[in-house]
Amino acid sequence: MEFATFADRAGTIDAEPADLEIVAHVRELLAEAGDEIEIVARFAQGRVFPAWDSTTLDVGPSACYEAIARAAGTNVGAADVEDRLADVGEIGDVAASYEFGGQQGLGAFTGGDGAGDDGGSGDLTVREVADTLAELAAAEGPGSQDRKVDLLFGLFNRCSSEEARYLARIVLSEMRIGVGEGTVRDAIAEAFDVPTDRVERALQVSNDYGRVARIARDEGVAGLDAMDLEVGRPVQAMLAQAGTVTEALEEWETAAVEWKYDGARIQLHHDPRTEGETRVFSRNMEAVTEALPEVVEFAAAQLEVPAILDGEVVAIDEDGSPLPFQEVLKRFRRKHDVAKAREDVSVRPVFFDCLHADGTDLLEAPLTARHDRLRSVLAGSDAGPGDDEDIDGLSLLRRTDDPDEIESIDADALEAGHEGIMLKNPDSAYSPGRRGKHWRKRKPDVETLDCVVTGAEWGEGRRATFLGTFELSVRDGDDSEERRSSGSAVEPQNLETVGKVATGITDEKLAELTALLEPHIAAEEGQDVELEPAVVFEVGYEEIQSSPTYSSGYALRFPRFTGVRSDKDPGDADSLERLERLQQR
Ligand SMILES: Nc1ncnc2c1ncn2[C@@H]1O[C@H](COP(=O)(O)OP(=O)(O)OP(=O)(O)O)[C@@H](O)[C@H]1O
Repeated sequence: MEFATFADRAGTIDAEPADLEIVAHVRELLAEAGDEIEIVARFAQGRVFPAWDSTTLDVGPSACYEAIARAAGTNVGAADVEDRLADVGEIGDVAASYEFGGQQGLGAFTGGDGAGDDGGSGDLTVREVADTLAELAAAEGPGSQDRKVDLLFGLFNRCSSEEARYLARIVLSEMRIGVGEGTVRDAIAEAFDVPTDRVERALQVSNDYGRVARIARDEGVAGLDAMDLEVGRPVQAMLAQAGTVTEALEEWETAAVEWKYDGARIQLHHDPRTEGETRVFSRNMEAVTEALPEVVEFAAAQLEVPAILDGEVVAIDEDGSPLPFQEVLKRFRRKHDVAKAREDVSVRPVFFDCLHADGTDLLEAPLTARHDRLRSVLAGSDAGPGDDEDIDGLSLLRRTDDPDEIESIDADALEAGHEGIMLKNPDSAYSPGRRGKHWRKRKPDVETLDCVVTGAEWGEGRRATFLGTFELSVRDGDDSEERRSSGSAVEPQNLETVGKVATGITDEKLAELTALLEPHIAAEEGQDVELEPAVVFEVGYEEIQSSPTYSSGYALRFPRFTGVRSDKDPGDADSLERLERLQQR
């Protein structure tokens, strides 16, 4: 296909406001693209390379201005192009405002005669543009920037105004003609009469709109269905929504709960049969292999079968405890001095999903089956029976419908220095690129409340000597300035209960809290303990509900202990009024 034809169709699409019409135009464009269908499908989205390929052109705007200026004639400089851009606001319009052609120079193609109707050569093809851009991307080392400008100049020099408009936009990743991924997907389905969901699946496994378009055309549904994941080609990461334990349990009954590791997302591709076949990608499918040698070493040591694993890389200190997220960033995209950076901060991978193992794609398998496969892949052939905790690099996934257990997993995660928990639908498939409802990251507490501890219960068994299940109250009534300024205590009759917090507290912490509260025991009956108001707990919660159970008329849903406010007296605890305000929000 001639690049002029592509530019003409892109112009039509650019001018079209209606989404359905855009799909129809892209459909026609694909139908007439012939041998160049792969390139055309990418160019329409403003892409030069497939989505899985993190190659970049590595040309800055100034190189592009320079190339445009040179092709525009001897009187034009890069600064003029930039000035015009400041006036016009968009590089396509700027490029289209010049007349190109006929400039002689190092990179000028011999093929063009410079005699097109509006300055273009009229014979530039889509393939030539793609090949030249690939050559440009590959240029590296000394002089490569000049080489890139030469190559670009050569292309612009053969462009008509309209071709230049879209060439400039493609080069600077500013295509913006309204052709998104969904548009191309629908256009492929319509153009070649294949079901949209099969196109979608093929796109998910291949991340290559061009190839999917070609296969849909040449091989139909059977060809699309035969497309599989390839070890070495990244898949878009499945993403999470924010959510609560309440929602998760209501929807799924049982939730798969994991720690939300505080690091950076990685996707590991490893094929032990081929040396050097370990690749690591970021959440956005960028290649980060060189920056993370620990992950490559991990793969070499642990993986005996070809696999694609999804996980998180965490920065750790000398004891293996996680360091804050900022530390991972020091390592993540590093290109130089990796060995030195590794001495300062080391990293360790934790995997929570398995997309492919030993020739089998697992995207459609339920989460728990994928996690089982992940366990066996990481455990390797010499693994005996044992706890998941003993398997290096495996996330701990627990299925439960018990909110208390979820709270204690959350508490453990926070205690271990991680971010909290992820709640996942145990039966859900892996949906690449989707921020769906099947993965939920637990919302951080929007607010916390400072509550007076007014009661407790003695524990049982191992915890018989500990106070637990703490009754929480807020202040009501006397809130006068006088009381506050006179420093007089809050009377129990001025406190109203809002709930009990029992879980999420380690034994060590319980011992501490018992020592703190025991001197304030006012009365005991069986296991129940009444406490005089003295100690203030800070608690997080998911929701405040109206409830007849507690004297305040409200109940905290999923309260969790976040700390003792030793800096606060009961008189400084939160009031019923604030609770009401928060509930109304
Ligand atoms: N066990 C886990 N399962 C899934 N994702 C996890 C897990 N532990 C940590 N994560 C991280 O949490 C992220 C899930 O949240 P989300 O999909 O919203 O990504 P995000 O936009 O990068 O958000 P965030 O900034 O919260 O990490 C994942 O991308 C991953 O990096």
